[in-house]
Amino acid sequence: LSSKAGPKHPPLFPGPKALPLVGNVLPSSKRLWLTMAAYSEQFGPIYSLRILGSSMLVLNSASEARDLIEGKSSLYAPRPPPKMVELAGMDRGVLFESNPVRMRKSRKLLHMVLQPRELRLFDPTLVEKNNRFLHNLLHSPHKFLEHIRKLPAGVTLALSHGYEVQEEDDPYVAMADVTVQNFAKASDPAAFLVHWLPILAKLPTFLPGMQFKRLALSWRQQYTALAERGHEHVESNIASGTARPSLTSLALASELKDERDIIMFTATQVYTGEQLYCTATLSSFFLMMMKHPDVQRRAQQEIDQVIGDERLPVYGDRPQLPYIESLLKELLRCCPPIPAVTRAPAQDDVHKGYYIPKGTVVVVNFWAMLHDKTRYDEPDQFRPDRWLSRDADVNTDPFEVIFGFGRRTCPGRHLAESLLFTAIATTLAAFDIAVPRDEQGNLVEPTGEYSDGGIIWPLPFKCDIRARSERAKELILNSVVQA
Ligand code: HEM
Repeated sequence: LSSKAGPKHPPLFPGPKALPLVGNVLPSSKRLWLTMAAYSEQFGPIYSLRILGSSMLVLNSASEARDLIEGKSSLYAPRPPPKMVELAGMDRGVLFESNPVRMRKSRKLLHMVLQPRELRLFDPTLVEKNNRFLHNLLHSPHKFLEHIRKLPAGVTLALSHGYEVQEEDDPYVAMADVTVQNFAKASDPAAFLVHWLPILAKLPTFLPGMQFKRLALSWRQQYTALAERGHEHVESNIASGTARPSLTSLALASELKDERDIIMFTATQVYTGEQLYCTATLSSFFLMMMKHPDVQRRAQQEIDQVIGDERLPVYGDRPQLPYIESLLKELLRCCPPIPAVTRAPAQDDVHKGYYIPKGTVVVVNFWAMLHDKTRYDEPDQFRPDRWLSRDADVNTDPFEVIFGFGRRTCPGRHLAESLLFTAIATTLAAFDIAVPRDEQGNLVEPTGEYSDGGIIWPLPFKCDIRARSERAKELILNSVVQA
């Protein structure tokens, strides 16, 4: 690759022209995944960017991501933490683990509860939390966003710590939610300059503009306290013989029992990182059902025909409910809760004749992949029936894209699919979701706006949610009594 006369290495992938020092000036620092998607029109599905000091490689196509990240999975396993996440110590845990030995141990812990067979242990919890969710919707439909949040919270805390969430004002959930919000802010690339200019972190705290360092310190303390409290809860339950099976209790009984930090922070990230993805997806579901009553009716017809009104749907009905399946696929395609993730090669690499230096931030742009005009007809339209009439391949099927590529794909995929499918099918079986009216009887259309950052969800909106029939109410009330 090198010769005395020529360059030391092949060129970087082409990309937009960069200015000296600042690099590429993007039109906006908001919703970077959209800007990055738009550049593909000119530079193709894989191109380079330089922003301030950071070299980036953008992957806007699932097949390109598969070639690079699955093809060289150990080289592209590292996930660089956003600088603010690192300063706040929230890179402790599996999500940003860079040491291959510790990463393998963390993933082993996750597999103890998240592999399809192991997950069956938590089926009753999932059903019980889902029934409670339906009951809450029936009882206080105007608080639907709160109920949506509680569903994945209850399931993931049972799974990570065997913790039974209290219905109202749970102190541990309150503490965890603070960290969830901190994490969402810390991972928003537009929120902190230090993300792009890491050198700022080295300046003394007393200088103007250094508030982010004090913020990072308090976030670090909150994250550590949360992880320790969860871990101690399980240790004390084990000591008193009352521990329920969970990632933490199983880990403490395994050969990894002495890896306190790995167990503690991996279990915490099951909640903090992942609670948001399911919450965001369920919020989008309610929004989409309001905006697309035709889709809602068709999904309800399918449930009525296949399940009837003797019972509510269960996860095992999934193969018999192809329209609900298509609806979930389209939801993840149209409203991906996580627009992009990053990776960084552990060593210099040459790919398709181009040079990718060690540490380049590789942006895996899911949003671009799932809105690619060359792969989806009218990609901005929410149309579940597109999945009834076509066979999805691995590069277009949202389930095969949105959970990532290579060695670090989402270990929570099976849980996410069963939680989301069950919640969506049962909600549609029991409720009508409509645009609400104000006191004068005018329709209050939702703005449909989304948040910005590393995880995206619809900004708060109102919704009119009513039980479809007396029979639906009865089924919900019975399901909670039986539990
Ligand atoms: C709609 C729901 C979800 C989506 C869209 C989602 C998506 C993702 C994505 C894209 C990644 C990064 C993959 C990559 O770098 O290639 C990831 C990682 C991860 N997910 Fe999920 N996820 C969801 C739900 C869950 C759930 C329910 C859990 C656990 C209970 C979970 C646990 C994790 C963990 C621990 C990682 C880090 C893995 C690692 O870095 O090795 N996820 N997820």
